[in-house]
Amino acid sequence: MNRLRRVWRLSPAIPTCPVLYPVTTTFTFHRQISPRATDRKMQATIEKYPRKNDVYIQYGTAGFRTKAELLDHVVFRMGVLAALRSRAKGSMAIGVMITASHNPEPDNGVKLVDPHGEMLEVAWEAIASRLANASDSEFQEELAKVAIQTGVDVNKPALVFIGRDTRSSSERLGEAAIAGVKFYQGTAVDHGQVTTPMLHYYVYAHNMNLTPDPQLEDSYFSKLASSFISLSKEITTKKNYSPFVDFDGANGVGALAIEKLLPRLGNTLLLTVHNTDTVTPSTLNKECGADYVKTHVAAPKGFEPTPNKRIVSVDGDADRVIYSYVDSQKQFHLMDGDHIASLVAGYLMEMVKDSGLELSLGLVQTAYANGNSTKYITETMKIPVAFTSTGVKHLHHKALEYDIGVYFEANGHGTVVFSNNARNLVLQAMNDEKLDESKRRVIMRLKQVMEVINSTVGDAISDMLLVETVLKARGWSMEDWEAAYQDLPSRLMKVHVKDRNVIETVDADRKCSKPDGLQKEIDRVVSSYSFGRSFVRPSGTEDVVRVYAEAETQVEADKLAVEVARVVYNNADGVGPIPS
Ligand SMILES: CC(=O)N[C@H]1[C@@H](OP(=O)(O)O)O[C@H](CO)[C@@H](O)[C@@H]1O
Ligand SMILES: [Mg+2]
Repeated sequence: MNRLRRVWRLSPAIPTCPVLYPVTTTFTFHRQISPRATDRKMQATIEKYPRKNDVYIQYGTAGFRTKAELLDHVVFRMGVLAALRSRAKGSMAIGVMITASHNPEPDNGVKLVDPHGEMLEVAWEAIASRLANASDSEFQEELAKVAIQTGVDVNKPALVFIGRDTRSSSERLGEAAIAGVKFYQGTAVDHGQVTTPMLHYYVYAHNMNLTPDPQLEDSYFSKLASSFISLSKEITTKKNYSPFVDFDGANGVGALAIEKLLPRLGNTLLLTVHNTDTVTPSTLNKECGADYVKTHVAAPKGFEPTPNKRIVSVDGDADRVIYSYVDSQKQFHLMDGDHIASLVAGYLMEMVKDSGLELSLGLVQTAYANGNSTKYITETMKIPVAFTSTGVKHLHHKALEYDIGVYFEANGHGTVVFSNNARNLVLQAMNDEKLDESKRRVIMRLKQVMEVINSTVGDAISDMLLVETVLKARGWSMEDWEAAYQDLPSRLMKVHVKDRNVIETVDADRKCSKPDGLQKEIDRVVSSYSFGRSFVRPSGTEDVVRVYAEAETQVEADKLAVEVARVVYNNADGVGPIPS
């Protein structure tokens, strides 16, 4: 018993929390012979969120995502992990966001936000998966192992910010996350219904001491609105630009956020807000929102588009944005993430040149970027493009290699990051009295642009303000913007297979390394198409294999996609109907 007492004393701040203890023989012995009341109580809490089935769940492209009813234990455990991570990061705030983004309403998900508002460090994704998949009886032991492995100081306080989207299951799951934080003796702050990028910003702003916690929401909207208004004031030549925009809120949390921003924008941007039903579950992302518009290449439902008027669609957690319009002939036009990336990068490049600052600028894309966008950006705009695997965490990481790194996925998820060097040079130049007036004005503008951008993560609302700034500065209508380059026809398909993980990719998802022979087959099919390009990869958010194809005409792109989908179906144990 003496030895036991010594073990308990190791953690005076958390005396009733045996899971933090090293798993020693003493501890095991103690548990077997005389389970303490507290130990039993903790086990009972874990069992309030029982692991529902034996299906392995993985921290994927955007955290855990599946049917909401399978997630209670996962979210509870992520609350625990977030508290542990906070301790591992010197008690800085960690975020837990409950959302399944653009997925259908019955789905939900959870992702963690790191102290500077960035995505969870990749090495911790495996830890998250380990904890999520431990059986109820093994969970405490697994957690103790993680605590030892990551060397957390159990005496430190832990702080976790919780945010959620408008899904009907999100409130319940938010409570599970709070219970998890409390289980690990942390402090949980419930931020209620917020967009994913708002939560990222809150975590960052708290940890950087930018603003007192009660003013986080106000600070987020004020920063966006005031920098946008300052930028707008400077722009005098508006030519074809019109401030009238239709906003499609996807019937999700983005609709709530835009209502808070609108009064602060005054007459600078005249938004009409549509698809704002956040209480009828079936409406979320239904025939509206950024994902619907991009994948169906169609205008959102829910309102009658006005000819040639810009439509801005956000997704279910407002971290993606897609522009579109319907012309006077009722023809639909899509301006996706690739168009946004080229618009933004071109504007920033011009400012860098005009400012005379020595700053490197690059753009990051994934294999889903339209081939003609890459061609335009590298050949016409002369901006370097780097490729990474799918998922913004990869793009974000790569973008940090530049002083100004612009990254966007074709689906509209992206932002711009600035290096410390870039921020310092801008600040220095602003204070340089010898600098000529025209350069000073450009640099002041660059500083405001940095303010309007939410660099922590893709943010639909901040990205919209950035696009509006550039369109206004250029004096462009949608047609002017569209004239930059024309997309190659493309097609995205899903193939259902027995186990999507039999497919492995290399070269930023552009080639398959497994199963053997699959890539050779794809190459053979692609070689007979003019301007043909196709690749396949397992989705990180759905149980499907995605097939992407591009070709000279839409008919050819569709045909190529179906052919490649069949190759996947045959080589990777396809299930259900043969792709057609
Ligand atoms: C083709 C496509 O759009 N894939 C999306 C989708 O990932 P998948 O791993 O393809 O399911 O969701 C991710 C999270 O939102 C996003 O980062 C990614 O771009
Ligand atoms: Mg999203």
